[in-house]
Amino acid sequence: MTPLLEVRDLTVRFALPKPSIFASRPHLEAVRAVSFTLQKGRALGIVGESGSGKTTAAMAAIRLTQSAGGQVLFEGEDLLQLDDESMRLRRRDVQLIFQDPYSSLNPRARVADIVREPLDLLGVGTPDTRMDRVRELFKLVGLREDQLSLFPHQFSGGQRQRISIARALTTNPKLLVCDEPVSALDVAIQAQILNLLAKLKTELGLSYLFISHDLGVVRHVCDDVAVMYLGKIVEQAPRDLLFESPQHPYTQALLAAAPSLARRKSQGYTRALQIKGDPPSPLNPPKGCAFAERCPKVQALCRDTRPALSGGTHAVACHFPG
Ligand SMILES: Nc1ncnc2c1ncn2[C@@H]1O[C@H](COP(=O)(O)OP(=O)(O)OP(=O)(O)O)[C@@H](O)[C@H]1O
Repeated sequence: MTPLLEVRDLTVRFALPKPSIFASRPHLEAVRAVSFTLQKGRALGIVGESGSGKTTAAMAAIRLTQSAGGQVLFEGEDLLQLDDESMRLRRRDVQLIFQDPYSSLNPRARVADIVREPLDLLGVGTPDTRMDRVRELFKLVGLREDQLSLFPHQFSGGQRQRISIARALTTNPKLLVCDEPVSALDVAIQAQILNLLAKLKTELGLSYLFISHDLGVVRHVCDDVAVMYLGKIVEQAPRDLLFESPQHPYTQALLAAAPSLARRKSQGYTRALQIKGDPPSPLNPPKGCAFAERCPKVQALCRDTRPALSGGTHAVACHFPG
């Protein structure tokens, strides 16, 4: 079966300001030859610390950030090769939801108009059929019809995320990119939104690229997980394999800091990440393994030679996995 999305060797570079007029312009490689596959009806979680390149990789995969190389096959068609008009048509297949729904909802518009807007822009159906669709979507995401004429500030954070989800669904997308969709919400509300996303995935056959710094959240909703560190995937596996036997020391540290949502509700919040130091600068990535300086198992080989991602279904980029 053709995957919904197949990303091969995707690389993204950002040009930074010149430090002086004599210097050459420095480049930061935020995503370094990243490959992953998302099958139809599945959710792929991309996890990692802040700055690891999760958002940039996802945005480049849907051509919202320019890439410096690689391939992005959406139903077999390379998005990076499409002309602007073909890409515009593809846009309706891919929608996004963000961490802070408030900033992406127009505060002066009634929520019915906000949800209906993508249909208005596409000129789909008549005004009546478009409103029918909005009512249907409101029900689907767990909002009431009598809330249609309210403004965003009259909703709670969780309800606002439901509005964003309804809006994202208006065009019947195949792929939803969820960028930290519950990070701004209370733990109890997080579970409600994650349950809603899981329900929509099953009922509508949606696929998700799900970006989060939190493995506990990813575990709730994703079928497969890719762990990113300094612009590269360091471990990738089906969810249960990754959670039951994490192979990369970085994944192990992330897991130790991420109790399940159920435990979090009873015990309070997440534990701090138990690894020393910070990731190296993406401006000057080390020659060997990027995690070497923070790794409890580091050996000379790790500092010398960069480990390749290998291993099939459960792939890991580590010289001494397990
Ligand atoms: N427009 C930009 N110009 C220059 N550098 C950028 C730009 N956008 C991102 N970066 C850099 O690229 C790297 C990856 O950033 P990215 O936002 O993708 O990481 P992330 O894992 O999604 O982190 P976060 O969860 O904090 O958003 C970081 O070093 C960041 O500073």
